[in-house]
Amino acid sequence: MQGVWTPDQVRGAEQRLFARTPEPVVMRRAAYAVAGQCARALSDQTGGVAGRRVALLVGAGNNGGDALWAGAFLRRRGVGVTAVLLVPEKTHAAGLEGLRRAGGRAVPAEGANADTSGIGAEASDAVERADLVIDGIVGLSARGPLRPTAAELVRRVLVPIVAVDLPSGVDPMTGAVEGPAVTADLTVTFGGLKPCHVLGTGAVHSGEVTVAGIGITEELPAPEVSLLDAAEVGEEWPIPGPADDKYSTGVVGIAAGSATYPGAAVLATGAAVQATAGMVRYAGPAADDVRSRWPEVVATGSVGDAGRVQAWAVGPGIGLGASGREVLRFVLESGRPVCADADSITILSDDETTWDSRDPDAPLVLTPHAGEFARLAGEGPGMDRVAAAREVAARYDAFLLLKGNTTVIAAPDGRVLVNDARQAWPATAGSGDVLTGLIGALLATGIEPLRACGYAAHVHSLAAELAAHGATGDGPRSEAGAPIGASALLAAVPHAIRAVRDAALPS
Ligand SMILES: NC(=O)C1=CN([C@@H]2O[C@H](COP(=O)(O)OP(=O)(O)OC[C@H]3O[C@@H](n4cnc5c(N)ncnc54)[C@H](O)[C@@H]3O)[C@@H](O)[C@H]2O)[C@@H](O)CC1
Ligand SMILES: [K+]
Repeated sequence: MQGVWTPDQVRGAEQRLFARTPEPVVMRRAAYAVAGQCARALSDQTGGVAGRRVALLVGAGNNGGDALWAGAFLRRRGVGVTAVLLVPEKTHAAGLEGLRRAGGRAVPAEGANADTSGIGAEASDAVERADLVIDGIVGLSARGPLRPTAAELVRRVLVPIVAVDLPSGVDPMTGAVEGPAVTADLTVTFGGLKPCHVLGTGAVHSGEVTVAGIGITEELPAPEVSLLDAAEVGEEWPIPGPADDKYSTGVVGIAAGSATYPGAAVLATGAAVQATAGMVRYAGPAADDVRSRWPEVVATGSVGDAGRVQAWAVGPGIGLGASGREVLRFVLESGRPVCADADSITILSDDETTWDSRDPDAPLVLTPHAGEFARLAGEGPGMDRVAAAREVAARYDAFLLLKGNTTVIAAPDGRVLVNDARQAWPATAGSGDVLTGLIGALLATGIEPLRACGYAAHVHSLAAELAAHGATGDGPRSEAGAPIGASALLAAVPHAIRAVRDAALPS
């Protein structure tokens, strides 16, 4: 897992670092790392470094200072560097001096011979003739979208952009993008990842992210959030050992589906069948459909007849009527870990008394999408999805998995895991039913609920990606991909598990 640190945590770490290393030294380390990545990008893209042109977009703070020093380093490697100053009177003085000493030039963004957008001719020329642009507009102190002049300059860039620390216009804490923002090909950040690099649209705007240590990493406290990675999921994914049997690898009960919605039962049960070697019991009105699709499942008509299980997954397609409510109460009273999804979240939202059935010692996982979250919490998750998930997890003493392009999973004790899918292939009907089955199966193995949710979310998004790109069948693989249904996602689950397990093999 990779740590993710808030801007405040990073600022605190910087202050501790400055106590032993002067700030200008730290800034030049940061800039040197940026220059190195830019040289690599120039070389990849144009076949060389010397003689190429780089434009720096320079804002009012230290982020602009980093860009100016990076420009100075590139200038020494024979690159033609022009800094476009967005707020000339507030430009980082030492950085500007460093660039000029190295032979770089600086022009105001709103200079002479301005066009109708107010952009000066020299600034316009610098951006349009560059082979690469460095975004030093704003960094950790960013608030809100790009201002109009910066937005207009960014709009004119047709070459790769390397963002210093984070893509400007993206909220550092939440990854929200509420107006014009830089879309970087590469982001060079310092010390460790920040929320904007892994959350929602911010992750997309960040492009490839590389972390330069520059001495800050050692000063960082425990991360506020952790990002799942394939190798860890693969290492921890439960597989049967020599002493295992069908009971010891976990028995999961699936309470899903109805006569009207048998598909939810088939999808959730199928996910559980494929997730682990453990046994799967199904209880509900879709028992015949489940049996005919998954003969290995022990299916009964009601939760009361299901027999012993180590965890329950409940909700998809059970309906909001009396029978659905009874099923949910039975499962919550069972004393087993429960993953409650879909209709069960709606029931819990509209009927306070359902909570009374809950065994307070058994872990509860809730897996809402934004609409279900709003029902449960009284308002939508808003821009700060980490804070929203954390608050509701604590309020209900539950593990809360907030669905979305970036899945955020919060434990009641405040720990947060993020799965950055970076693509929207799982956004299809029935996909949530598959996730519920995966979580239930992992809970039944005894894996801690926060991790069970994280591992399930990771395999789920990877399965969608593999299916969308045709990476699971005999046909040709596609770079671009095509939309998939939940059945294709479900069929790709074993491929995704194999892929994460392979990622965990020693290289
Ligand atoms: N503190 C340090 O010494 C270090 C900081 N580093 C760099 O310094 C950056 C942080 O620098 P600062 O705290 O000076 O601030 P920034 O450079 O992030 O922002 C400067 C100023 O821009 C303005 N601003 C905010 N949002 C804006 C927007 N949307 N459009 C235009 N202007 C906006 C604000 O007045 C803000 O104070 C980091 O992101 C990193 O790049 C690195 O050099 C490493 C060491
Ligand atoms: K930036």
